[in-house]
Amino acid sequence: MTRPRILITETLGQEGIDMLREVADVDAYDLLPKEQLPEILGDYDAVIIRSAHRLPREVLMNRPRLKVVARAGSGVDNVDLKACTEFGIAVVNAPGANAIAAAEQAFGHMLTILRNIHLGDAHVREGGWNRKKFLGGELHDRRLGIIGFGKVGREAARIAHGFRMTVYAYDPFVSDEIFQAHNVTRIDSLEELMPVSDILTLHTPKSGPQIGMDLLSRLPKGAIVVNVARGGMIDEAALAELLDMGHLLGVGLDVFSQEPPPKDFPLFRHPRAVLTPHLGGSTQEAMTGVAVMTAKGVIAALQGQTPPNIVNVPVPPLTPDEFGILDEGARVVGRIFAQMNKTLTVPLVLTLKGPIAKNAIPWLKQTVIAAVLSEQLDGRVNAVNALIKAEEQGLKLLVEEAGPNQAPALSLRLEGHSETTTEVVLDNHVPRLRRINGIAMDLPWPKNALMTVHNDAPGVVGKVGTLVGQYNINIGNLHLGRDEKAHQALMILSLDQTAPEELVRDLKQIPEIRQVFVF
Ligand SMILES: NC(=O)c1ccc[n+]([C@@H]2O[C@H](COP(=O)([O-])OP(=O)(O)OC[C@H]3O[C@@H](n4cnc5c(N)ncnc54)[C@H](O)[C@@H]3O)[C@@H](O)[C@H]2O)c1
Ligand SMILES: O=C(O)CC[C@@H](O)C(=O)O
Repeated sequence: MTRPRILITETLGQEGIDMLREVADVDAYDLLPKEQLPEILGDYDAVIIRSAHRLPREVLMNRPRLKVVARAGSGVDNVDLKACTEFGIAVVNAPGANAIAAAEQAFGHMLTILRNIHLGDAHVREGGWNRKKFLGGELHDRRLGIIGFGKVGREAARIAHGFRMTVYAYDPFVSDEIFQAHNVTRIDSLEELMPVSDILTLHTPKSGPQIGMDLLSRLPKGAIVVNVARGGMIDEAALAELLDMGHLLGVGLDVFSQEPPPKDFPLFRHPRAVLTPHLGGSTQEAMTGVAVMTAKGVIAALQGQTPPNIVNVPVPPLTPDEFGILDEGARVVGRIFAQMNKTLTVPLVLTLKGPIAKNAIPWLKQTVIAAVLSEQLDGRVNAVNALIKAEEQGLKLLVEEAGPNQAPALSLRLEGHSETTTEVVLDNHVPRLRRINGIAMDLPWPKNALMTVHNDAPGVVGKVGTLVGQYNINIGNLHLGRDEKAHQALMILSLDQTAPEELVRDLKQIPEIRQVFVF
């Protein structure tokens, strides 16, 4: 098998590059010229970007080789997620891996402004020693207003408590329990947050609120505004005006509506604006954490797995063991079912038996649909684009829950046709096939399976075994099941290697054999 090719467009921690090189050929740039990305992207199976590059739809389309887009960082606003989902391209990121770095950067800005560190530094270099001029203030006892109480916002709250600040936050998408657990007062509107924020700090995605003059002028006189999240959310001209008026004490920006900012950027002329070039995630520690998490996600996605840091599949928060067995079970039940039932003209019914987590249902649906459709359609079908492909095909999947007091199992059938039921049990590390097209079975699902559907007559097992032996393939295990009414039997062989096409062709020549499937 050819090794995948991975493109890294901007500096990535060496630990991540080393992991990727174990499984792929990697071209790593410190900074790939922007215009070159569209020219070379089609030659790669995966691309890893940071904040210097953008991946809009027109750059992503018609890239049959591209399977994974990775954002080495938290925000994925520079990637067209909708387009990736449509094209079945997995998007992975590194959530939380640079959250401490970003929160500490915010406090770097706050302290620089409050203690005049940048001004004092310039003053000393010019030979000055005026201590009175740089009288500062303390974080202690100041009120911190946080917008966006996610990973970075919560780190900021932890640090703020260390400085003995009072912390308020606005985030309508986070539960009361989380606010309580962090000892932070929940505020229900931006209008109410502003007057209690001596320091306002932003930690939402780019899609967060727009903060203009109206809101900013509600801040107390002498307030500080810090943004290490994303540019374009705060009106930069309004910040400059409020600094001019003396209403704001200072502004700290790590991110800008245009990066780098243009020459006439309104805050350049302000000594009390502290500006950094998107350095929030730029610490040794964060670079390593981000690189490793990104590399793990890329490798898993290239191998057809669903990594926990995939952005465009609703991965449930399960333990790796719980996730692994459900994922495998969903793929097995979907693939076997699709092989046995070629026409899916009525809705499919997925029955969840036993204690299967409710929050896993959306992801399970997508995984089962992908497994079913990938047996039936050409081209890329996976959990990323499963819902889009299902809609295109008119395929409906209904989900029913059969109650928690049974062994965990996934069962798939055509609505109204119980004879089409395929069922796998999930009570161990390997899914166990319990039923296939209504026929009872009991076998741990093997890695290389060969299945025959044949006339229920003497001698067929021997003929199949002999033929497999002639191809010098070892049979690890053999399971039989029968449907006496239909005079039909099923045989599943566990092989030491995937059955080659020639073997399948020869098996189909045996008169009693009706169908042959390779998994
Ligand atoms: N400067 C840097 O280098 C740097 C480094 C890391 C993260 N970031 C950025 O920081 C931001 C936060 O990152 P994170 O990892 O904490 O993300 P996160 O997803 O963990 O948290 C974002 C929070 O914002 C909240 N939110 C979304 N829309 C909102 C709205 N309209 N009003 C209020 N809250 C809203 C969400 O509910 C969520 O809790 C992102 O924009 C990320 O890209 C920047
Ligand atoms: O260091 C970077 O590339 C910036 C990271 C930051 O913007 C993020 O979203 O995590």
